[in-house]
Amino acid sequence: MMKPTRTIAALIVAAGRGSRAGDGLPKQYRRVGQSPLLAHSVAIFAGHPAISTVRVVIDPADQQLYRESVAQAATLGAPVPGGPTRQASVRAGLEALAADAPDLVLVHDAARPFVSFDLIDRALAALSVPGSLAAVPGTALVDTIKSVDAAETVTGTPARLALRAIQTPQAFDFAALLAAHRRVAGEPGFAATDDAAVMEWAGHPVRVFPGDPANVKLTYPADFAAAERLMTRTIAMNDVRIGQGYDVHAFGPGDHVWLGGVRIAHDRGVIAHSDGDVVLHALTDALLGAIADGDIGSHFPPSDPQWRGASSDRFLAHAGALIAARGGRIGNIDITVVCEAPKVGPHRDAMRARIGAILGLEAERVAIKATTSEQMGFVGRREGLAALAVATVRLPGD
Ligand SMILES: Nc1ccn([C@@H]2O[C@H](COP(=O)(O)OP(=O)(O)OP(=O)(O)O)[C@@H](O)[C@H]2O)c(=O)n1
Ligand SMILES: C[C@](O)(CO)[C@H](O)COP(=O)(O)O
Repeated sequence: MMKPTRTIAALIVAAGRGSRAGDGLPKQYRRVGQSPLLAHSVAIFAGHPAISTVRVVIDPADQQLYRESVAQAATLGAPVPGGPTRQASVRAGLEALAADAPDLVLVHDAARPFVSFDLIDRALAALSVPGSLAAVPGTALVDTIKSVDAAETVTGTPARLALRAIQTPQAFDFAALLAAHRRVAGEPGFAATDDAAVMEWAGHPVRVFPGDPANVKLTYPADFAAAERLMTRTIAMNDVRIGQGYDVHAFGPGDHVWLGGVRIAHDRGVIAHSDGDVVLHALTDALLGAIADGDIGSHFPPSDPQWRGASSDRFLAHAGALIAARGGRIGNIDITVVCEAPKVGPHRDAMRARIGAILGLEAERVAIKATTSEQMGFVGRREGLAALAVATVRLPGD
């Protein structure tokens, strides 16, 4: 996994109408597998530890659909109103990011739900080559390509070896891409089908790195049927894993604690490197345990200053994205909070909803229980609090 030395934003464009995808909802809001199309990409980018900001560009008419489709809607920045073309939508997204400009930006089509951590890492690695301002994923072509005229008569056969099919996410130096988009917007008749073309127009070299044949763009109705089959293979999973996690923090000075992503007023705080949310920490470990992928400390080392005071949402979203990246699904979550105070009951439903929102999971799959320690031990002496979590995860079978 790449370490972020520069700030990285992801811009997901989802303002199209999906006219080629046939009747029904705009394609990014149609369900594919267990979630709307857009939710798949948002979960992957939001869970990638190198990415600090995820912004989504939508059609203003789709606000309600967006809120219903994207579990993380409340934690991401407000969706950006898009434009009449993909190019205009990307430009609008870049302008929205400019207020707090990242160093790098990854531009991705919502219509490509099979994007992976590996592909994102490859994009960032390609862009980290000194002097590189643009890097795009490309795959070699297997079919012979012909150019044709209006009557569908062949006019030429370009040499296939030198051609690549270009995908997203496309990675750019943010300032260079924004400047190129601003300049090209004044060029009448220029219509780019991707952002690399805008950089090419501005005279910047664009590097191609290996794309992923699985990272298809859903464009026509048949693409949805094929994607559904792939996701259904994922859902018909028979490899059930169980993970468990435990976390404890000592009370310290303060006036609140974070539990299950909810801020709860209390006469003590907790001593912690991050926000000290024992519920989200125990749950993150349970999810990582279920896929045998280390623990929270190996993914987010306490020695790394970037996680000081970090919201534990990030850790949990990352564990969720790792499961999604393996084609897995969380079955259910069962958490026990052990403390004499604060009282957990009044916050139970808010915690279940918050965890569900971070993981893109129905709240009914999340159980929160609480117990005291009957005044025994460190919890009983009110020196700290603890949480235990169990989670089931289904992975694709052979
Ligand atoms: N005005 C537009 C047009 C497209 N897109 C986004 O750009 C991506 C790639 O575009 P495409 O697959 O062509 O989507 P649509 O424009 O929705 O499809 P169609 O051309 O069939 O209408 C999609 O995620 C789409 O939502 C956008 O944000 N704004
Ligand atoms: C950006 C893109 O996905 C790269 O292959 C593609 O150009 C989008 O084209 P569309 O016509 O907007 O689908």
